[in-house]
Amino acid sequence: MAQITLKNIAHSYMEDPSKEADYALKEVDHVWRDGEAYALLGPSGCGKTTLLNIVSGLLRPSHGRVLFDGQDVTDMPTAERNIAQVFQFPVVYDTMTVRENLAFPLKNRGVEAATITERVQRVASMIGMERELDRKARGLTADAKQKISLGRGMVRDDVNALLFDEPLTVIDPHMKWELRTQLKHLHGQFGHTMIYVTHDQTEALTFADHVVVMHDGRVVQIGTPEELFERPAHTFVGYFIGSPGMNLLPAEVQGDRAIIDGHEVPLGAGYGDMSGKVEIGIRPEFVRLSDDVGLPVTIDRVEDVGRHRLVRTTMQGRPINIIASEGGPVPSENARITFDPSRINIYADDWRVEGRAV
Ligand SMILES: Nc1ncnc2c1ncn2[C@@H]1O[C@H](COP(=O)(O)OP(=O)(O)OP(=O)(O)O)[C@@H](O)[C@H]1O
Repeated sequence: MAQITLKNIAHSYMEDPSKEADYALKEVDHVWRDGEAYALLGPSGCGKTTLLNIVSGLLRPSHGRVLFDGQDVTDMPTAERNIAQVFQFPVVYDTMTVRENLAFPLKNRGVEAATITERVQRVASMIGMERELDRKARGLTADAKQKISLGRGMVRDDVNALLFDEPLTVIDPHMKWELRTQLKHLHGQFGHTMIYVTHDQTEALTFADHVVVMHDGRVVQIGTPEELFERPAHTFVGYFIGSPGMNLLPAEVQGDRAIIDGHEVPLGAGYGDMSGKVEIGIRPEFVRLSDDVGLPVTIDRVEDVGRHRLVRTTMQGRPINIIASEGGPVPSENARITFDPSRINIYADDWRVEGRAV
């Protein structure tokens, strides 16, 4: 396994890029630690595949260098980078059996027969295809073929990194959960450096130790699922992670107080002078309903979502979502809301501002 260093990497698909907007991937400078599992998360078109292809060598970046364990591989072709890749759609040899498909990467490298048998068996059990090992791949469903692709990607234990590009797209929902759990388990067992591209936050948050959130060609935050939830570095992260995402309200911040539509809101930290667009961010989980204190809101809808209720409100036309416990009261009129001060984040021009303890 390898540590992967991205040194001032940026990429434009244009021949002669002149401004930042011309770059599909804006500059990223980061070290991905050996043996950790990363997810690249973001909406369609944000640059995930571009970044993954730079790591795999399918794409040469316009700027910067890629290092594997300190060795510069920027100009090295994919085949020489010693990586395993699993793509969105299955890549299997139809005329081979499932067993032969799984054994292929090992045979290719001259691994001895007993090890091949043992590894193939283990991977087959992981993807739930032990009983189909001697079937030809031809005629299997797309779902089964993709499981073979995943298995083939994971059969070697000597790769520098394992790269997955939306590998569960064609897998049925139940199996998706199963495979994701297995992948995480496998990571715990073998400690591969894994990079997993997805636009699905559940997939990213359940699979990865560190989630790399991308927005508009830029890496906006790299953090643990907990950090992304507690302290989103950018309003996009707040909005994109969570269900529903973080509430954002324009505010004026004065020290350890925020003023929202003339109402004072206590903050859990103190802030200096701020310029630009200032907003407070508060997750629906940390908003409380009240009938006597706090900001006045109009309740538009109450939805039952399993163990909680999602209360959709508006304040001066701006939506504020609240996750309320099942049994808690929801005022029928004159509803007000308060925020847990320690859970409030402050943003200036979309970037989080660190407060000082008060
Ligand atoms: N070969 C290419 N030539 C020109 N532009 C491209 C090329 N590949 C990607 N792009 C553009 O670069 C941007 C980033 O694309 P990329 O495929 O990396 O995003 P993504 O986050 O992986 O999206 P998706 O999930 O849809 O694959 C997009 O605006 C896309 O249109």
